[in-house]
Amino acid sequence: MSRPYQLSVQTMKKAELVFVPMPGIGHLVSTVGVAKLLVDLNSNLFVTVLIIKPPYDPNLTAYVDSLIADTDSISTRIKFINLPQDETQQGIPLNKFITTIIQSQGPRIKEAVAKIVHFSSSVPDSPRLAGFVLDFFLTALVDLANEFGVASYVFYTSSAASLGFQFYMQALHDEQNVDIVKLKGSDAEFTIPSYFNPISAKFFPTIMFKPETSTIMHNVSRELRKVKGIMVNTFSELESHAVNSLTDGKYPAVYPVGPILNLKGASGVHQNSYIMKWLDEQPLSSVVFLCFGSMGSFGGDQAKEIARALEQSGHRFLWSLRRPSVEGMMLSPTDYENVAEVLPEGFLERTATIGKIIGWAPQVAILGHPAIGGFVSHCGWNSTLESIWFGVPMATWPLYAEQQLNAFQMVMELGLGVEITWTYETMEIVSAENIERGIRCLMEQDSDVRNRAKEMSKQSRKALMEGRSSHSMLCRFINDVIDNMP
Ligand SMILES: O=c1ccn([C@@H]2O[C@H](COP(=O)(O)OP(=O)(O)O[C@H]3O[C@H](CO)[C@@H](O)[C@H](O)[C@H]3O)[C@@H](O)[C@H]2O)c(=O)[nH]1
Repeated sequence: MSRPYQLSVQTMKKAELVFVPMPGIGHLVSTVGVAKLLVDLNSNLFVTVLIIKPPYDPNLTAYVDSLIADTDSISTRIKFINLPQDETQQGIPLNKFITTIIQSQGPRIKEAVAKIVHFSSSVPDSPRLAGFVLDFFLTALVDLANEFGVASYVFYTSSAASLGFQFYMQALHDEQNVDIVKLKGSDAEFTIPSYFNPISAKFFPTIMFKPETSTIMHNVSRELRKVKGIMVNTFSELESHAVNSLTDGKYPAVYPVGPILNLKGASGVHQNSYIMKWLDEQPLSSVVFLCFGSMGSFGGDQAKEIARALEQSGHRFLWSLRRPSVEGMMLSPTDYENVAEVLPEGFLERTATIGKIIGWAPQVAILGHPAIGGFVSHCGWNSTLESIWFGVPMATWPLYAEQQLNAFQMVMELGLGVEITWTYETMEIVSAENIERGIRCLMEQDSDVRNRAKEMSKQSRKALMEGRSSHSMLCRFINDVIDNMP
């Protein structure tokens, strides 16, 4: 293990970082988490988090409010500023999401930061602006940081391997003139330094195959190269290969600082005691938990196949099933009002003693319950880290974004999961037989995957302890921020 970094004497300067996370639960949870860790580590560090609430998303709004309420009680050195919302829009089309946010919120972010700078120059002993910590989707704001004469950093909410993938794709496009969009449907394999194994184009996120979103990703990656440093929500013990591939001098400094999780979960959103009570009554490692992130949902045809698979497998289950919102819009799914309508006839009655269907899940509490034996997941990076933390093996069912890459990594590279399907965006229904096969494999007791998951859980719990890998990286990040201050 490398020598732990200590905080330098220079950290005596009072410094303020402005965080700008994306409006999405999957991004906010860990971004607010890393902000908390940073201020905990250094009493001269201050953080302001600029919160962009999406135009219309009550679930997210409730979640953000509970996150803020929890954090407020922890430190007075973290401030949240809710940026004004665009009330007129009822959701934003996916392909316009980032540009719309930059256009509408850019001037508001500038105004908020100008106030911080003004305060700092007029109030003695107040912290000085030290830099921006941006979401990787918002790297277009690097220019704004330059206007304020401070450095930009990124907090990368996904894996180091997928960060490497992003850089690789952009270089392939810009330096070797490869039109990534044309790779759609191809089996061509690529040796991407952040992965051990060559990856076939069929594992590439489908956003890479659509002209508008592919262009957005290349723009984002170009800007990402310009920042001073990238904190990544991972830990060296999990992704040593990927982390090493990013430290060859071609990229900004990379700091693996995770796993950053909100172990309290989104307690403010929904009542959940009846779920925990039910789990208390189930045998050890006997329940398969199915949950597909903040945006995952299934229509009736797919829900029926999942239900059949669960029934045929005979395993106990806890299934977070949610209804799709308007297709192509960045809106959260909602709970089914009458879930029986989309399930096979009699399913609820037949499985009443062995299973439960819920809406939004208290996921962290569930994964931490000893009755849970396996997790069928969309492989969002937070869910992946949560599952690793609790040593629960995963069955992978990626839906969108970089989730296919995460699934590839969990199954093919790290042996921490088994596959159900590699992709869902083709909108082909995954059959009950395939789902059942995956669930049976997942729930095997004493399998290699289960044993590896338990081992990685131990490593993940050590990474942020004092002097260990991620703790050291956080200290190093703070030192570098102070050194880079104007
Ligand atoms: O019913 C639910 C559903 C989700 N969660 C929590 O919400 C978070 C979801 O995060 P994640 O698993 O990463 O999924 P997404 O919400 O889909 O996250 C987005 O952001 C991630 C981080 O960048 C990406 O890896 C994903 O692909 C992207 O969809 C996790 O903390 C879950 O515990 C719940 O508590 N209950």
